[in-house]
Amino acid sequence: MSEQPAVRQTAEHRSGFACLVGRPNAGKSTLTNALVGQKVAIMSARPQTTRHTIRGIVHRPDAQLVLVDTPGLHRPRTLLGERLNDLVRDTLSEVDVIAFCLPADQKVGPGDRYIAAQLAELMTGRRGVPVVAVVTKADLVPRPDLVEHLLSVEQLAKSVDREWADIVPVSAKDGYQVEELEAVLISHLPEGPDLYPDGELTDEPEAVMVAELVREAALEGVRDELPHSLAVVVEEIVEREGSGDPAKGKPPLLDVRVNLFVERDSQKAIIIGRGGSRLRSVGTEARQGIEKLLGTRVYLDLHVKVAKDWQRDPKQLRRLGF
Ligand SMILES: Nc1nc2c(ncn2[C@@H]2O[C@H](COP(=O)(O)OP(=O)(O)OP(=O)(O)O)[C@@H](O)[C@H]2O)c(=O)[nH]1
Repeated sequence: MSEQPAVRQTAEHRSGFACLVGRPNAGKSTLTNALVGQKVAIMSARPQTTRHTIRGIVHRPDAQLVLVDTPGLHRPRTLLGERLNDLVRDTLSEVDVIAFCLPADQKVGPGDRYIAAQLAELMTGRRGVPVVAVVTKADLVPRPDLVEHLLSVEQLAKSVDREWADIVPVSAKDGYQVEELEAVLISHLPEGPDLYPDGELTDEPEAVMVAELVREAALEGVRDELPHSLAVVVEEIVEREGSGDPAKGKPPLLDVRVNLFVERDSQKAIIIGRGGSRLRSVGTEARQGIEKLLGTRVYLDLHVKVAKDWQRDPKQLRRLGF
């Protein structure tokens, strides 16, 4: 008698890109981290701190989901705002599925309608991109309110003559439905092999992540106008000669030089603080994050510079990497 053949995995392997959009503070970064399971995007209670497109990768035996976290799609007010929106739109037209994040604790508002109208264009056409409505922060509202909210989110699609591919309520905070969302997003990916090697969580250059860590530390507890006026540029990351000793398991020391650009002298004073005290604590906090990220000892050298009106000056924007 011949042996029963082993049950073969017939499910196809899927891979592709998903992009999280939503108004500032909708919970995109937190959700990215919950899906990926490691801190990659930089979290902040402040709006519009995610300047760069940061990807996290969800690895599963049957799929690879590459998450693109974007800055909030918002009405442009400055040249920088316009650039960000262009960047967002370019990214969006290339992904396989879009997750539109709408916080459960806030009514569907003009900001959401603006984004819905933008997405409506992407949802049709040659390669219409499916949009999954994700109701974030579900832990913040009682169940009946959540149901009500889901209905208004459904209505939002109708108002732009479209339908969401799915509607999924989640809480990144307590993990509610995060796996379900993962499965839904994966169901919209095409069949294909892994796009990145296993174990790789982000393909962002280290410098960008270092800059984000410094930015996050520098913005902590400071006034509201500063987030838009602060650009962080990593000048160099170099290993200090003879600093490590692999034989003794002593990791090398990295010299990390970073410039913080603000628009006005008054902002420079805020960042630096009395007698440099604030900058020192920014440095300490950022260094700890960078050491964790790079897995070695770091000497962090921060410089604060004024670049007048950099947000409105195309030349400065280019120099600062936008
Ligand atoms: N209670 C609760 N709070 C959340 C949840 N997800 C995010 N938050 C909070 O909401 C705030 C905004 O979250 P972020 O992930 O930074 O939002 P974002 O959409 O990436 O924001 P921008 O980068 O400004 O566009 C933070 O204070 C988070 O702690 C959640 O599931 N539950």
